[in-house]
Amino acid sequence: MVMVDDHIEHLPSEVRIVEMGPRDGLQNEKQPVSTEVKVELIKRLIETGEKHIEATAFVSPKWVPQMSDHHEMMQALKPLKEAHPDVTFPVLTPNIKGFEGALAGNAEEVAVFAAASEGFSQKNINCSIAESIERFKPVVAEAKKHGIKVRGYVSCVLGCPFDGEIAPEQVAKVAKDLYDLGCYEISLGDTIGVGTPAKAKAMIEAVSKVVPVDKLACHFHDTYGQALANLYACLELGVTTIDSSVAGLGGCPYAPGATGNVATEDVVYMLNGLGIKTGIDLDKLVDAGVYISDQLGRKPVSRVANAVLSKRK
Ligand SMILES: CC(C)(COP(=O)([O-])OP(=O)([O-])OC[C@H]1O[C@@H](n2cnc3c(N)ncnc32)[C@H](O)[C@@H]1OP(=O)([O-])[O-])[C@@H](O)C(=O)NCCC(=O)NCCSC(=O)C[C@@](C)(O)CC(=O)[O-]
Repeated sequence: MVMVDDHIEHLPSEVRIVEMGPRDGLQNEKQPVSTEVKVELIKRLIETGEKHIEATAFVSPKWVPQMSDHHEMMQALKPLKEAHPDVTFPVLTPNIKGFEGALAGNAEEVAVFAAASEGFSQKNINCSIAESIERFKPVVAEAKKHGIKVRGYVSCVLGCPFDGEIAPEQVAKVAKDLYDLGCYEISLGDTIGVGTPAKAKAMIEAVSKVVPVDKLACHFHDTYGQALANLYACLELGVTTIDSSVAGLGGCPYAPGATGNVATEDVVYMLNGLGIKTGIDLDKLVDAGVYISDQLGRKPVSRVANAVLSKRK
């Protein structure tokens, strides 16, 4: 059993984890992953104490085949929602068609996703940044009508595979556009995991001038092994929401070379060591990561998970 250590004064006392495994984690898997396996993963994640689990994406099945079972996923989540009313299952909705699917599936939270770079916006959602904001307007308006919360993502906040360096002010502009639109939280994605702590800090400083820092989330991929260091830098600035993926699953189909999100196990271990509460049981989380990794035929991409597993032996 890993204990939570003494809390360090200038850091938050609690962090909200938004689990990306079933969506960001699996969207790029080339081998088919059945709805049954995805739902079993979600059940196991709930058992760890996770409360926010992004479940699927209402995107084009031609663009992202792995998410094409979105309707089946929503059906399968209904009994889980009834059994665990305190757990939310956000889903991605890039346009009104996606929103209509999410609404039919009784989603209580959706997410729109923009980018800080024109190159990534075109490759990922086939439109410019400005066009994407226009597409999101009816999604947010409809969501409001139905009492559905909307989260906003900004991708490529620390670098773009197509456009290179991204100015913090450009990230701030897109984040503000999404916040002004009505997104309750803005998740800032280092989609290709190229950031370093000073860059992450400069980006959060710029964005928090236009969106309150308690409305920001960090969504860092771990391609260059910098995600924990970057997260620590952002915690020092007051960020209290972190997106992560069990077993370090994932990668974006439209971000060449990007690996998975920072592993939830690694984040929880670091936060435990800092005395920051997450409500997540690390041992059960390692087990959930082993479950999905076994299904995919590989080891978890989490240093912490592998350390815990070898200690158990
Ligand atoms: C956005 C679109 C749909 C635009 O795609 P498009 O081709 O420009 O859209 P369209 O309106 O011209 O429609 C073309 C076809 O797609 C269908 N369509 C249209 N909309 C939908 C929908 N919602 N659901 C299902 N089908 C849809 C539509 O019905 C039509 O079907 P057809 O007549 O050819 O049979 C497309 O580009 C797409 O699906 N892209 C996938 C984007 C994606 O899922 N990327 C990965 C997630 S984002 C991410 O991972 C980053 C993040 C969030 O994690 C943060 C980070 O790490 O940075």
